[in-house]
Amino acid sequence: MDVKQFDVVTLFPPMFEAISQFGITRRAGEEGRYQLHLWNPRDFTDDNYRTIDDRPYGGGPGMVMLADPMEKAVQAAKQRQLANGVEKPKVIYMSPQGRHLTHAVVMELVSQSGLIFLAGRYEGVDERLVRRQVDDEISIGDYVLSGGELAAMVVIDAIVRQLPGVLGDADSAEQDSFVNGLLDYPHYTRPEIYQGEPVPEVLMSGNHAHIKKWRLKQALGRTWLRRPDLLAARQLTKEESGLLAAFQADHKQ
Ligand SMILES: NC(=O)c1ccc(NCc2cccc(O)c2)nc1
Repeated sequence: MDVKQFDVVTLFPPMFEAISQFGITRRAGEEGRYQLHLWNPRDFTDDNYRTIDDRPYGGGPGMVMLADPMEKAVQAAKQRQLANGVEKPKVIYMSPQGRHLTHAVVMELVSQSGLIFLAGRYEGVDERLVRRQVDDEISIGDYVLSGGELAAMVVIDAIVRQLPGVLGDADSAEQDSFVNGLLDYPHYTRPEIYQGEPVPEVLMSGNHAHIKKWRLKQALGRTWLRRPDLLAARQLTKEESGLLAAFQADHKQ
């Protein structure tokens, strides 16, 4: 199994403890499924003040990140990836101007052996750095964050979960929403009656065929109610069409 190589250019390396120190992404890192290396552009400055940003040409609010320290950090990341066997490291810039992150985009990135993420702060980075170094620009949604770090962590987390064997029970990756193009079904655990509300009977029946059917019906129904756009994009089997019709009939009453 090859080791995924992730590098991030960021002014705040400690933020990435959110994925390297907790849960599934921590364990996957400890098991050597991926390596995460952080590069701070401040370490690539050559002035005493370690300057990494400046005012925008053309005026306007905020600051822009200087191209040179970022480029040197990207070069260092590329060197590390090449030294770790990555043929062609792909540079991804996290920004609201990028293409939307979807499950399909995640799966595209899963197939890459090495990714270098640029996490911008302020108003972003000098466009010449983007043109010279960026292969792909990705957005996690139509909103502005204080920096690209959280966006980069979202992408890395989504990729790591899809690495074979990372999720203990392989099925749970399969049943994740969006893998089968539908939203997830509702989940229940102890107690059997919570605040007077019971768990749906079918889930207590032990009849695995019925349970599977009920879960598919719920997934179809939820997708119909909450994300009709996903449903429109998905071919339904005869069985699925029947289950959805039954859900819709129940919903009407
Ligand atoms: N939706 C996103 O993926 C996203 C990504 C980054 C970000 N902030 C840093 C930044 C970076 C570049 C330009 C810029 O305007 C702001 N905010 C939201």
